[in-house]
Amino acid sequence: MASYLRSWLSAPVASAPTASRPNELPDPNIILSVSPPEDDDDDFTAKGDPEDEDLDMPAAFPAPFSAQRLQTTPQSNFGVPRILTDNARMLPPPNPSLARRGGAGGLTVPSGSGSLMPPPTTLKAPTKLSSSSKRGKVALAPGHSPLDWASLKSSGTDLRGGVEQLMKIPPSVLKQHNKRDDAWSAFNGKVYNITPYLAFHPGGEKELMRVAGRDGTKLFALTHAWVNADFMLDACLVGFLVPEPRS
Ligand code: HEM
Repeated sequence: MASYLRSWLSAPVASAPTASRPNELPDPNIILSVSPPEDDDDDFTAKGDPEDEDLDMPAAFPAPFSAQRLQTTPQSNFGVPRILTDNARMLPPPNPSLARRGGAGGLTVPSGSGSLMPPPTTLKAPTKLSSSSKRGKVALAPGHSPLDWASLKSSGTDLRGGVEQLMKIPPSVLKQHNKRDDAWSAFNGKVYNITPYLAFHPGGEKELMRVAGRDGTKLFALTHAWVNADFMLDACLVGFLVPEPRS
């Protein structure tokens, strides 16, 4: 491209009619050169042998003797990356396995974007390992996992607290079953004996006891609507919640 432009610029061109001699035909023997004069001091023009220079070469940035280049000596760069001169060779990249977080001598994790380093969040070690989640899951006692509850349900053990026939249970009757060893609760119109499930509840006994002796439908839905209480407590069903009979 550069050589093509050069040859085009320096090629003989027929002179055009000038303003002083508008009607005169151009003399085919006159060469009109549009190339800049050789002794031109303009910095845009490459000096020396035109064949050795590339006119398309971009200007050096920063300039060869600029303040930036002079300030960035290898000894005192204060963490600012050294700007390489045209002749300086770029050092090979550091070994990634030697990278250390923020430590002296190691690679520091850049705060800005544009780096190939993983973001600091993925490098940060967890500070605290809590035994229970933020949502309130508790550590269940051994032998009280969901799987243990499933096998207890299918074992044929009485989980209804002696109730042999399903009953119609008004709120006043439900209210009486509010002790830990005799706890009933209603969910979606069904009344369950929740006492055997207390120790298996992932949210803890205390949470479950909040609904003992009353309708827990709302609290249940607010806490974990995705849990299938009907399936989990089918073996604990004791009856159906009915309105209080009129006296
Ligand atoms: C008897 C009915 C209930 C059953 C069958 C039941 C069952 C469950 C199950 C299976 C989980 C684990 C959920 C999960 O891993 O995603 C759980 C967690 C939990 N439950 Fe219940 N639950 C009942 C009632 C309640 C009630 C009434 C409350 C609130 C007072 C409650 C509060 C919690 C809490 C705070 C958690 C821990 C957070 C969570 O993992 O969602 N549960 N429950």
